[in-house]
Amino acid sequence: MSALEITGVDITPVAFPDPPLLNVAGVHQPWALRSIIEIRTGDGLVGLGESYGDAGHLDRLRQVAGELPGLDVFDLAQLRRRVARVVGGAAAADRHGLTGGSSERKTELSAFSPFEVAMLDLQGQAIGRPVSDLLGGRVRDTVPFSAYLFYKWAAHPGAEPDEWGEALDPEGIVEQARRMIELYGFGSVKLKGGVFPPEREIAAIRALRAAFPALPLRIDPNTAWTVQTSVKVAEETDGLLEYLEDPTPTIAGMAEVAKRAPMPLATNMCVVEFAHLPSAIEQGAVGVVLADHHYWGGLKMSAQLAAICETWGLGLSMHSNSHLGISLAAMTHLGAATPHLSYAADTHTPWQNGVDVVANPLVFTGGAVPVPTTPGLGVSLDRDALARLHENYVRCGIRERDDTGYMQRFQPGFTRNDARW
Ligand SMILES: O=C([O-])C(=O)C[C@H](O)[C@@H](O)C(=O)[O-]
Ligand SMILES: [Mg+2]
Repeated sequence: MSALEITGVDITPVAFPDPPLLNVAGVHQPWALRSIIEIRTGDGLVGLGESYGDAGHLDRLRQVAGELPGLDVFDLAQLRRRVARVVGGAAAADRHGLTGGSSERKTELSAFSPFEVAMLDLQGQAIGRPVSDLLGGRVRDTVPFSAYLFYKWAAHPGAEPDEWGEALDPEGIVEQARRMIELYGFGSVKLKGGVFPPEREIAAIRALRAAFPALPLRIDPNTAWTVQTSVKVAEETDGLLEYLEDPTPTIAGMAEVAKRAPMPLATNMCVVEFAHLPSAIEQGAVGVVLADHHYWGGLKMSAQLAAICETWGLGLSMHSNSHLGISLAAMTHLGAATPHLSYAADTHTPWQNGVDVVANPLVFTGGAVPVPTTPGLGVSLDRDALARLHENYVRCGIRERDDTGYMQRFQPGFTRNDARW
């Protein structure tokens, strides 16, 4: 057996506390789910990956895991073939729908991604180089991230208030921004919208601009607005936003808005796989694509996306769902090795409130994460934390992210706000 041959794979579902963050689909459940992937080699190395924790996705990851023993950690081509063989042909939609539609290819690439990351981690450890070197080398020493603000309740119903407090109006949003910037030093700000009528969300943007005159701002209503409303909001926020993210559904809808919007439109909903790029580019639908290695097929394919965006004059930012420190490390290496990262990346890290599965989480300074220079991803598992978070998963009873179903428990009859205004 070669030292770089895979000898075993563990997939551990975990859950960590998630505050009641509001979005177009409803409200975050009290626990966010993730899966932690460990790949072992013959010479005792362990490579790490992190992905979604929804039941169907976990099943697919487990099926892939069973196919990996014997594979060389440098053989990503064979990994692709094995993933396709095992999960190919399934188009699995997320219940929350916040990253656009589903397809067989997106499902396959989502199952490929965490194994690719773990194998890159192993490759880096084997040759003594950081993952950023495997992606072409570091072009920056720190990767900038953006504050990610949410309208939120003070507490999950029936639970104690969390340390972030309520944010349901412009004052609450500005207060949240202040706290997040104080703690992390972020140099740009994204507001998750799609929760209230647009006038109320525009008021929050104006309040943020007044409180932070120099910081770039973005708003992302996750397609809550019609084309007409999107154009109106774009005109009213002229000069206030660095980009407007997914105001309305579909490439065609975004193209209509883009014709009249004074700022670039960004997306992680209408362009979520390579096949969407030609028509989006042809129609001028988007000016910025948010990469997300979790569904674009890992770090190398995300780097390819970046190159395409650069070629076609599109900006590049990075999308984030609730995540832990392995994903933050993966995003940081990708950001470090991507010359064309033109905007600060999204991250949910502040909403983790310090909970993690890694023993040495990457730390934000001045709104950016210094790129690890140690071999591989540069993070290792805290086994006690992994056991605790797995215990959370076992006890919490949540097996799928369902923001709408959870909201309906408190607001019977609630339906998603897609193109509502
Ligand atoms: O940029 C986005 O669309 C997102 O970050 C989607 C996320 O799932 C976010 O809306 C959330 O966690 O509620
Ligand atoms: Mg978005």
